[in-house]
Amino acid sequence: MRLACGELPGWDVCTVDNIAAARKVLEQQHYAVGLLLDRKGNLESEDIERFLQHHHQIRWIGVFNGDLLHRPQLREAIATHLSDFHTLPVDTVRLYHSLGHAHGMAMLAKSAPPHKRQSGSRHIDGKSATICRLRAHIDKIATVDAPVLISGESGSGKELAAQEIHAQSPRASGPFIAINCAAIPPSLIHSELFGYERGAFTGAAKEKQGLIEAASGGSIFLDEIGDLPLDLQASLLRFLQERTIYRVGGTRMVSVDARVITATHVDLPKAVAAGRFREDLYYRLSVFPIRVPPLRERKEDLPLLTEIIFNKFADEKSPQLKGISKQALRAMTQHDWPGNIRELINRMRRAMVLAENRLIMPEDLELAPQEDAIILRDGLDNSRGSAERAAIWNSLARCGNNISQAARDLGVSRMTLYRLMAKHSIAP
Ligand SMILES: Nc1ncnc2c1ncn2[C@@H]1O[C@H](COP(=O)(O)OP(=O)(O)OP(=O)(O)O)[C@@H](O)[C@H]1O
Repeated sequence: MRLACGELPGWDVCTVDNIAAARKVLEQQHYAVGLLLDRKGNLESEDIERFLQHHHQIRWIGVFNGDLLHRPQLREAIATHLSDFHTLPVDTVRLYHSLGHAHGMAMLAKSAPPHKRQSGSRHIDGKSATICRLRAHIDKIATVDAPVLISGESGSGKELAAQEIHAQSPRASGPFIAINCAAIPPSLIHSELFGYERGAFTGAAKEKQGLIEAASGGSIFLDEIGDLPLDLQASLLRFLQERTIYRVGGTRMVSVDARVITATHVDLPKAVAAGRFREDLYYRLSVFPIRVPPLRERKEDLPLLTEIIFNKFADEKSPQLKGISKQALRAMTQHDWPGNIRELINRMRRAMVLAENRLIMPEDLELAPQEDAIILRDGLDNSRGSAERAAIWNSLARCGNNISQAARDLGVSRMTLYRLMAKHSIAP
């Protein structure tokens, strides 16, 4: 592939000889339009297709040897990846016209280059006032070495907020250890958190450091803290007060220097009132309480988050897919996002693989808001089917594809859920 740059006055042109060099250049610099001079019809090769798919934001124009255009694979690759093509010998007037058109379209589609996370920049993306406030709050509390209690709905970004607090804190070079208290069986949680001494129980052939100890010098993030059994709440309280722990089966005090960040999606004051959570521990943990807002309270972030997700998973998308339609964005704004950003990521990833048009449509996201229209168009039987399918899909998205949780959520057995998923061709 080669482009004669001297022949394009008025353009800022970078010329490369091969795909590897093009990859390097595009890592550093954004170009709106790309010109491929491909005499041998290499476009149909997998490597070049992968390259074009990865750099789908660029408007590509190809120049080929006309004798090769009968090849079906080449024709398909041109139709999928290129905005326009020319045959040799090139008609320069037409080529200028075509480049100008591609450039104009690129400018219309995007006034700024694709969002790229700069190193050292925020984990928590969003421009809404609530997210800006959250980030400002995090900046302040990150520097203070006191416990933080993060509340927020499932999938809203509590762990991300915890990572951000750690990353902005003086402990950033130390470990960040995250544990989901609800995911560890009660019989194991004590030894997981606090470690054990040799011989503490059958099978404890060697002493083992617990996760709290492993977080020394850094931060420990205890997710779903409301699920911590009461006896462990007492041990955690002791650690917060004295900065020391006892391993299971041990009599030796071990000093640990770890900042404790906790998160909950349940109302902890209510759990305190119900006697399920120690009041003294609650006050110790919530020196700095912060709340991560649910996605429905910051819908103005949807276009930015969608763009970030689109770019992040661009390698998985169907080749002809170029972006997201206005209708899909509108449907997203009408949706309540009970599964928050995790649901948004799941819906987008799925749509990016399955979409058949150039733009993602509401139905690719399984977000068709016009339920009345479905009934009129499809009749009652099909409408029931659509509603069933939507309920399953919503529940799976909400539960992060956890089948047992989704089955509970829908009030059916796991087997029934599997059967319904097969009926509606929903992949587990
Ligand atoms: N503001 C954001 N910008 C970009 N990605 C985000 C944002 N918030 C959350 N995410 C992404 O959404 C997903 C869910 O976030 P996270 O695990 O932090 O949520 P959570 O509230 O801790 O969920 P759970 O309560 O289920 O543990 C992750 O993949 C995370 O990277």
